[in-house]
Amino acid sequence: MLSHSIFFESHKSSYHPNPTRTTPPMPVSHQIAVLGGGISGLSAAYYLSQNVPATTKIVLFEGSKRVGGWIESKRVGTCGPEKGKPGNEGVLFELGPRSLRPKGAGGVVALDLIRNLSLTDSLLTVPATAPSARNRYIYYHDKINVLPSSGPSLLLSRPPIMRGVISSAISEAFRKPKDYATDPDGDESVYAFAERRFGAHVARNLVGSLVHGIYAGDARELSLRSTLRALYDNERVYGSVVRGVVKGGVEIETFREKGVMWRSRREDTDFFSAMENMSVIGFREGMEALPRRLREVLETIENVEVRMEEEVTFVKMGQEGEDIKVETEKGAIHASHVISALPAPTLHKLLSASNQPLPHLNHNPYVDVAVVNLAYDNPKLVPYDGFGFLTPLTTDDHPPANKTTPPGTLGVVFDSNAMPGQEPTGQYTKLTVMLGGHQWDEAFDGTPIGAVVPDEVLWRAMDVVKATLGVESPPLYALTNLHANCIPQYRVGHHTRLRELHAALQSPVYKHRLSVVGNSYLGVSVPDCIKNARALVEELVAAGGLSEEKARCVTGLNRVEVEGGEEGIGGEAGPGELKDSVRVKKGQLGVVMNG
Ligand SMILES: C=Cc1c2[nH]c(c1C)Cc1[nH]c(c(CCC(=O)O)c1C)Cc1[nH]c(c(C)c1CCC(=O)O)Cc1[nH]c(c(C)c1C=C)C2
Repeated sequence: MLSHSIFFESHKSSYHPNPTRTTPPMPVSHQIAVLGGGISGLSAAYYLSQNVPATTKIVLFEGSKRVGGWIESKRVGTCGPEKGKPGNEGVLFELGPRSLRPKGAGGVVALDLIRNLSLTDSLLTVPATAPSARNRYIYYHDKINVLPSSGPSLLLSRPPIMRGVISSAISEAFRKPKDYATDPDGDESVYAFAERRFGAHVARNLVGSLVHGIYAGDARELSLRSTLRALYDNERVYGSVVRGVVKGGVEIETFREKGVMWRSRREDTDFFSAMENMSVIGFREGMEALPRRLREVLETIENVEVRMEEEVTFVKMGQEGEDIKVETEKGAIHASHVISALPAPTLHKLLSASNQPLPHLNHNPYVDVAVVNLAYDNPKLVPYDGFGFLTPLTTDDHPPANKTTPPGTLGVVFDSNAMPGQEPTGQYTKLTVMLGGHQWDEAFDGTPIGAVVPDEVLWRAMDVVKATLGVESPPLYALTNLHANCIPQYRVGHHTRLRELHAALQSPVYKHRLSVVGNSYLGVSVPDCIKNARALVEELVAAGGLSEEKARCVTGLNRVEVEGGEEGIGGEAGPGELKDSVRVKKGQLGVVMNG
């Protein structure tokens, strides 16, 4: 039986609100508007609620009935005869992001938030040593190719996709680096970089696949500097990616982030140490547990108002020193500061409507992705223990890597392997087929997303699992979702455009009154979104950005002032810049932070 019917169990809160926040209402001195109830907007509102006085009111506007944006988790069907009862909850499907990487500053900030929201009990963890974390697959030459997970496995087994890769890596270590002195921005496409350093095979098949898994995008279109930053940094600092990796790589954390990480770890050393050994983490009730809990918590806080189903229709900046008018179809408020966590093109529309446009908000395209979740009642349907497979990039100048995959196949996630524990009885194989992205037209013969028939997408997904995994049996449950404009594609030159946007946000019209956050700017992952929301709020508070005495203009993009360029790596802050925004080289801070 194929089922599109959905059983949904809402999460029961065990969060106990901070009693100091539920005391009698305070007179309102300022009003801050947060636009958008995705993970960035919710996090920004949450960090504001923890950092501003109770006399500052925080109003979050969300246009839809639910929060979380495209983080969405749904249970379908029932796992047993007693629907909805413990042990009978049904199969959990993730429609968007399905896990978090607990690494780096973003990972630590996300974990810290999870702790503060009392969500640790519902965490699921996958150790870095688990086969599902170590085994990465690429579908190449019509076969699953297992990528080597260690030096010895590289020597012992060489799948077709790895042929020639060792010699490419050796040559890369001796290849002359690009002259960043004559090209200070130094950006190029991910593909151009990979081809220049490692050759076309690596660029198309390894790097092209990786870009499918993160951006559902085309490596030829995406900015190296803004997407795969570590590669860019290694060439710049060490002259080679391989030499950089051997030497431990360039750390990308800023002083501020180092400090945040250190303080969080100090709060609960055991928890953070345990999490450092994890490859990914998720939630028993799915990723949506996080935005749902954020909303629950925000709704208990006296000076926070979460306005659901209230889409912002107009934002009008006043004269210098005046409040901003935020209009919805239900009314208007005046705010002393607005944090936009909306997609950049949506903010562009709002500001253009009031004739106050900002540059570049509309520059990057967003891809559409079809996500098909499938559950089979055979728990051992797929003979692989890994997180799933990705497909290489197809280019016109080369025959496709695969002949049998339906066009537009980006990859398949083996969910029941990658994140076990979401069904108490665990008798299912869960797969998610991802189609479209930058190959939408190939996948659906040029039919725009609004006109594509979900049932046809489901048949296409079933063709994919048949062709690649030999799965012919029909799924017990299936859920098809067509996500329009879901992942922004940071085009080459993104960083330079962000600098210009940052400068424009400091012009008199916007200065101190509008900041931006969200996946349109400084990273698309969930931890990046949380980290950037926290940094924005902390910088606003530290700079007095929310009071009359403002020391520094905080736009949400301040990181671009010091990132990159010679000054960005191990350098000093420029005049007027916060010292703790400077990026550091690995090792430099060890004494300060470990002491
Ligand atoms: C639903 C489609 C998505 C695709 N990419 C993303 C989504 C939500 C966003 C995304 N995916 C990953 C990252 C990097 C996270 C990080 O390193 O911090 C981002 C921002 C990685 C990733 N991709 C897939 C999984 C299961 C993961 C996380 C686990 C891991 O890295 O080991 C699967 C996957 N995502 C997409 C495709 C086409 C795909 C295919 C198998 C697009």
